Amino acid sequence: MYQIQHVDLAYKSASGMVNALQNISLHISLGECVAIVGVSGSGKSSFLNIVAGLEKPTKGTIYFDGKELKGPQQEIAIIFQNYGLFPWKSVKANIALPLKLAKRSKQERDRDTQLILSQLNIHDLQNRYPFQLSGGQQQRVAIGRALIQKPKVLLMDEPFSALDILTKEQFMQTLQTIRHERNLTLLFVTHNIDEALMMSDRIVVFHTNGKTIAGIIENDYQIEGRHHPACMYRQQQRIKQLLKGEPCEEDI
Ligand SMILES: Nc1ncnc2c1ncn2[C@@H]1O[C@H](COP(=O)(O)OP(=O)(O)OP(=O)(O)O)[C@@H](O)[C@H]1O
Repeated sequence: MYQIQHVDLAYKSASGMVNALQNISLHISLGECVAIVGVSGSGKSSFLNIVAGLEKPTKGTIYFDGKELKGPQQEIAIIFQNYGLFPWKSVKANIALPLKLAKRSKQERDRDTQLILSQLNIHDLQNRYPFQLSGGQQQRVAIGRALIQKPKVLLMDEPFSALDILTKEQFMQTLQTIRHERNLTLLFVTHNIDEALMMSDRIVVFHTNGKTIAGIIENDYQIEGRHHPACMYRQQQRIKQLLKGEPCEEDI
């Protein structure tokens, strides 16, 4: 699905060029769930922006479904931390917006919107406005608006950070169900090692001093029969080692 080859990203700033990513290479398969973990400023959001097609690599190439990624496209949906809902539109209208922009018939828009509302369990919120929703509810609406375009990939920036533990677990479960039903590829950024372990198949750890990948970990904790605190602890330690810049040879 994604082939990211030797990618650099540098931003122009008043004080000169800022290197945000350096020599990033990664392959991501269809239906995979990948977490990007790193400390603040390590390049996680920059990475999300380049795989969304919102930023162009300064060096290297990204292939999406075998073609060079040259900009945003409908099959790649991204949800930012502030959700980006339109305050003057109801929940229903926010979710239906991509179909309206694509000039789909009202019948088709209504049918698909109702399906998404049910799938995300927000049917009873459809006539409310964003300011009448909790953070978690706004996030579901943003996901609904992304999913209605039937993307192949859903990119999310810190999707669980504003949620309480119970809402978070419920939401992770919903995302996993949707992912399996649609064979959706999920890629999300987080500071939180436990969130990465609970949700993803692989964890890409960015170096603490930024720009490069310190290591990629196959998430044993997700494998059936390994949902054990000892396995979680071992994985947490491996990620912390990588974050601190101490390589674990078996993972690189
Ligand atoms: N538009 C920009 N112009 C200049 N420098 C930028 C820009 N965006 C990000 N940077 C710099 O690029 C580096 C990586 O930033 P990025 O936002 O990708 O990190 P991050 O890991 O997502 O951080 P956080 O977890 O705090 O959101 C940082 O040094 C940051 O200051």
